[in-house]
Amino acid sequence: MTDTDILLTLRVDRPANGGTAVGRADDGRAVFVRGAIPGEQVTARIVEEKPRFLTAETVDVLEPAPQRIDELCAAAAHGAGCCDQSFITPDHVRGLKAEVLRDVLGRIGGFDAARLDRLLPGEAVRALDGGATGWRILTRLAVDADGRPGLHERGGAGIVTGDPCAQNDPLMVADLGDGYAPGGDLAITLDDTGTRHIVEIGPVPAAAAGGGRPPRGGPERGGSSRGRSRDRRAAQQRRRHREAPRPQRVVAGAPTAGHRVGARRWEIPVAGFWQGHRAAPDTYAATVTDMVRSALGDAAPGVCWDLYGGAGVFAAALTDTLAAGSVHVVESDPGALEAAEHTFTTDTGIHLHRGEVARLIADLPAPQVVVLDPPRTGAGPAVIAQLADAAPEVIAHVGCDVGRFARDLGLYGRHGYTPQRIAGFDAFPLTHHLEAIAVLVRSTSRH
Ligand SMILES: C[S@@+](CC[C@H](N)C(=O)[O-])C[C@H]1O[C@@H](n2cnc3c(N)ncnc32)[C@H](O)[C@@H]1O
Repeated sequence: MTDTDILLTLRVDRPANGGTAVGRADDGRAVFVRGAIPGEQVTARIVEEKPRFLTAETVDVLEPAPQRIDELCAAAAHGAGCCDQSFITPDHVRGLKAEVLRDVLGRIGGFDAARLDRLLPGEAVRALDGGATGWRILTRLAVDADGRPGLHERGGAGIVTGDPCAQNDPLMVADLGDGYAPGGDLAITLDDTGTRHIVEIGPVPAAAAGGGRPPRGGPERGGSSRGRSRDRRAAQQRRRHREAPRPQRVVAGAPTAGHRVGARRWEIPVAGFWQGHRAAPDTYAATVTDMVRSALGDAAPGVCWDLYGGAGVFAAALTDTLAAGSVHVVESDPGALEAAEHTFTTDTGIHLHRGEVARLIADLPAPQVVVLDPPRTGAGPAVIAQLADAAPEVIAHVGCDVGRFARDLGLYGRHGYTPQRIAGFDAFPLTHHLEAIAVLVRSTSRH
């Protein structure tokens, strides 16, 4: 970051991936402006300057858009990095996400406009049940130097305390108090009965921390070899930080929380992975099974894979809704698999495999259907090449980073897989994030 005092006055005219609005500088370079709504004229401070583009932060709104509102999130209004779109009406944010999804699928995925009209019929990004606020039932708070829980500051290393984030179900964060271990985290979940569970996770041991909290955010784009080696060091530090063993203490409730999807129930570690939006697991499970059914016809699928399967939500849906012959779940997190083992004790058709997807799938029986729900980094070229070698008839791909999702869809195309349908979900209201699901079928043509 260069962080300058230089101000620009410009009109922004379209949304970009990452929650910014794009305008043009006098020299023709694109300017990605945070805190602005397409259509507005703003004064913005340049934060970063690159040969081909600039990033900037709105400091004054000269002509506000009709969709500009008082911030819905008090924490974001005080500098927290949680709700970067809380100054825009939630319906309009959803419309902007739909534009971004189409744009990114076109630019990165390589799909033309006519194709996108067919793949994304109707509303490209749909709302989940519930409103734009209070939808989150699972969160992670950071603990500041005075032992108070709060949210990471937007673009900085500080922690914003005292103001609630509007995403949270208020029950989750009421009366948390203080006195927690500085530098640690609080994992908080509401279970399916509305009971709150809180687990304190101690700070990262000094040896793994490498001097405090890890650098936030991803690597910079492009840059010098010095910049790249700094990015590599930062990435290594983030990995060490993430993987370091940390002490846990139950503050309220239990170390696991019950979550229900359809007729199944899981006991998930409070500090483990579960979808943040209370309506997300049911919505995604129903979408994936609908998509697979429409691609396969009414025949029950034979062998299925549920990759990056967590506790096996999709394995359960494939079994219960589509009567799949067998499902192989691959997941690296032992806590998620322990939860899966309990839920699937009597399911002889569901097989659990602990480890890395890239390492394990070569030894699984050939699949007819693959469902995969990778982390934000997406599946990437190596795993997609392995999947194509396994030659399933149908692939259902779930992605929470729209850029990586589009890249992965483009990669499938090179291996002879064609998307039949894509659905976007506004699973993170008040933010620029969205979830997308695509179903692809094997074909010989390329897009
Ligand atoms: C986005 S979550 C999806 C979980 C699950 N499908 C669900 O909806 O609950 C991604 C999961 O992938 C797991 N994971 C991440 N990298 C992995 C890898 N290389 N191999 C296997 N599992 C991985 C994580 O532990 C996490 O549970």
